[in-house]
Amino acid sequence: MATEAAAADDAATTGGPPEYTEMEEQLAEGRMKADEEAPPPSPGLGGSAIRCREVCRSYGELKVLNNLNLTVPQGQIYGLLGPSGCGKTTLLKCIVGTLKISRGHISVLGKPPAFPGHQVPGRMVGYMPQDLALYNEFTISDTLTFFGRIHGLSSKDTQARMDFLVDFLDLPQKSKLVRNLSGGQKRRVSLGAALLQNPQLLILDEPTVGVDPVLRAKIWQHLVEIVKTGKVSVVITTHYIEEARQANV
Ligand SMILES: Nc1ncnc2c1ncn2[C@@H]1O[C@H](COP(=O)(O)OP(=O)(O)OP(=O)(O)O)[C@@H](O)[C@H]1O
Repeated sequence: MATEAAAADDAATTGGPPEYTEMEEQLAEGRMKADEEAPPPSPGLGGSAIRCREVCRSYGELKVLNNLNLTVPQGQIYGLLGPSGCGKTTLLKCIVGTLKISRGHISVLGKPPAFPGHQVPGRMVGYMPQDLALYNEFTISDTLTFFGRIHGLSSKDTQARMDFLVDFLDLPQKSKLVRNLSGGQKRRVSLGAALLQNPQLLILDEPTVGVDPVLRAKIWQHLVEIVKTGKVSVVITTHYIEEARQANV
């Protein structure tokens, strides 16, 4: 089954606190298709973080993205909402550049994803996939060190971020192997890896699954704080949308 999505962007920011921009998705005739564009990016916020135009993506005969148009203004949190199977993860993979689109155009932080020399995927984007990509043989410390090296962070910076994230995400001892972590702990390590290099764009596919309500509230608060700078944009899928709204996400 696939679904059709309708974008109902309501972000008309004027440079104040970040607003929640919502993509409401509606079931329709077997494909995902976004309708209206977001309003033009606010002056002073540096334009769009993501622009998708007439984007199509199929798996064989199954059309998942059908002429999707989407604009994520810089410095905001953009929520992708929709029923299971409507194409949210497919869209996020296309934005990050790990999945090719069949037709259309995507621009992420000014260039198409996977453009030579563009750090998308790479340092500019922190991606927390729904299916976690962690090495069971690594400890938490190895994992964050690994991602730090990939993104060219110094050992000192990696260590400082690691200490902050272990505390912030309430992770167990850094020396613990990933294979011995609970599902929720693994998801928090994956979120830590996405946040590690302070990327300009965060793409989070269900970041709070398996996270208790207190920590979820902390994560919402953290996302609100980092977008307040105007330099970081977040795209998120979540089933906790009401809770996120209450946290001013
Ligand atoms: N690699 C694949 N090959 C074939 N079909 C796929 C593949 N990946 C996803 N699909 C199909 O594409 C559709 C969209 O899947 P996708 O994972 O993007 O949905 P989603 O909205 O993220 O769902 P959920 O909320 O359950 O995570 C589904 O019908 C799914 O079965």
